[in-house]
Amino acid sequence: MALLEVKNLYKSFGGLSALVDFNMMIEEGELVGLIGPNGAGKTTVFNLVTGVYRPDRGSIMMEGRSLVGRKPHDICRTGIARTFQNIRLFGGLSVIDNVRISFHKDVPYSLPAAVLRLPVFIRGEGWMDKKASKYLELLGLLEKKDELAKNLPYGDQRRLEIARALATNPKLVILDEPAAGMNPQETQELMKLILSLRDEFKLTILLIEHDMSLVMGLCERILVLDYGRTIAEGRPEEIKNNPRVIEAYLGEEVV
Ligand SMILES: Nc1ncnc2c1ncn2[C@@H]1O[C@H](COP(=O)(O)OP(=O)(O)OP(=O)(O)O)[C@@H](O)[C@H]1O
Repeated sequence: MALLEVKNLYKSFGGLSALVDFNMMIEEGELVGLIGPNGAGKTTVFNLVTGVYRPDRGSIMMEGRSLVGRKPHDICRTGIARTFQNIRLFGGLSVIDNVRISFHKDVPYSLPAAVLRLPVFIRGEGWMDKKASKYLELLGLLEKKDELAKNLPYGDQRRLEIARALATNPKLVILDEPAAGMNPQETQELMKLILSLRDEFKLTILLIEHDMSLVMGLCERILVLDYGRTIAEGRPEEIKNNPRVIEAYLGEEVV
């Protein structure tokens, strides 16, 4: 059984068909890229899978269970975590608190225990700090754990978003333009990081990215959308040389 299986998905906004008969199958452990020109429907796919939008038609199955009609927090519990194109951190909170918030579904104490500061609360807080620190260390952010998220440089904020996503203990991580705003060296480091995180946490990864060096260098399989329709699917070499893809990106560099 595929980890994620999307079939015959349709979504329109008013008269505009953002997605038409979209199909996608992702096996456990795969690293899949979703690309396409601006407005092609990529983020709409992410928003449908994560429950932000409801499809007009079609099915979305995670490990054989339907996600359609379920709320985003409920979908997160099935093991799907995401980052956003426009970074969504709690800017006024510290870096470590941004990660700790992701543990909300596993908080090991009750509200009365917190109010009364019972030992179970103290132990739980220590457990969450330790666990959050582990994710921050992996993402190279541990020494900045007490800084306010809003004061971090852009690249660090992007990595903090990934730390938050990982902290929900996902099976499938959906990354929306993880390299946006990064310089080429940061992008190279991000690629290595994504690969090592996949191995360490046995993750399946689906990503949208406009940086073709990252997509082509990292993804094993790529789906290409244009005007809400899939125009190509295949390995990076196949996609690079596909005439329909080249046409869709006319004037832009695909390689
Ligand atoms: N909430 C919405 N209301 C109205 N139209 C929307 C909404 N969300 C997306 N659209 C439209 O649907 C189409 C697909 O948008 P989407 O954001 O999925 O594209 P995208 O491929 O992610 O583009 P980009 O690379 O620019 O982020 C666009 O024409 C967009 O304007």
